[in-house]
Amino acid sequence: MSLATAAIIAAGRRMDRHGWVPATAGNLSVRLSPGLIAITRSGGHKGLLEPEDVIQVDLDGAPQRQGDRPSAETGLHCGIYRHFPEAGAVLHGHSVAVTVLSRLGGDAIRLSGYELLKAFPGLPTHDATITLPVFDNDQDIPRLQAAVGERWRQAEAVVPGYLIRGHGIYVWGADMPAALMRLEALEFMLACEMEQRRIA
Ligand SMILES: CSC[C@@H](O)[C@@H](O)C(=O)COP(=O)(O)O
Ligand SMILES: [Zn+2]
Repeated sequence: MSLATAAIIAAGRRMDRHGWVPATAGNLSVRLSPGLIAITRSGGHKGLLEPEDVIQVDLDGAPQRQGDRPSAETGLHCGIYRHFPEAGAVLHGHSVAVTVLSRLGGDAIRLSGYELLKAFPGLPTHDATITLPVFDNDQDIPRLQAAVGERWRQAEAVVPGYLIRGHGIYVWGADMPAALMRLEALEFMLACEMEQRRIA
């Protein structure tokens, strides 16, 4: 088994332990070379991945082996890898906090004052704010990716993550450990935001 496949299987298990990939939700990928990624096959439980559940596609989402069916959301992974040459791993999950908070409305969620903000590039202090974009869900993945790309073009500073309303979160990093760290930091802060609204 390749290192990339092993990293994807281990990350899927870790996301499952947190309850972030219910049913067949979620998809995971790693960049193998500038134009090639390893990504999870569509369907199946991401906490129970086997080596054959990780396949290869190019940055147009085309499988390298005939008959392979990559994630239905491969286009969103490719969009991240195309726009950010430094991105080496992408994670997508469907946690309760992401799903609930993204359904409250608005096109962004702001996170301020958390120590865990330091998990993000260029933030050496809790005394900061990050703005996580929220996009309306869309089963048309090219159209959804176009909306994401448009927001990236308009943004002054792009946070390595975004939410899709009532659906889930996308996070990326230079490699799988970095992507996992950011996902865990974001999920923690979003869970705090939800808890705070509950008791307010
Ligand atoms: C349980 S349905 C979830 C899917 O529609 C999708 O959002 C998802 O995250 C997983 O799709 P997949 O094609 O397995 O990568
Ligand atoms: Zn999804």
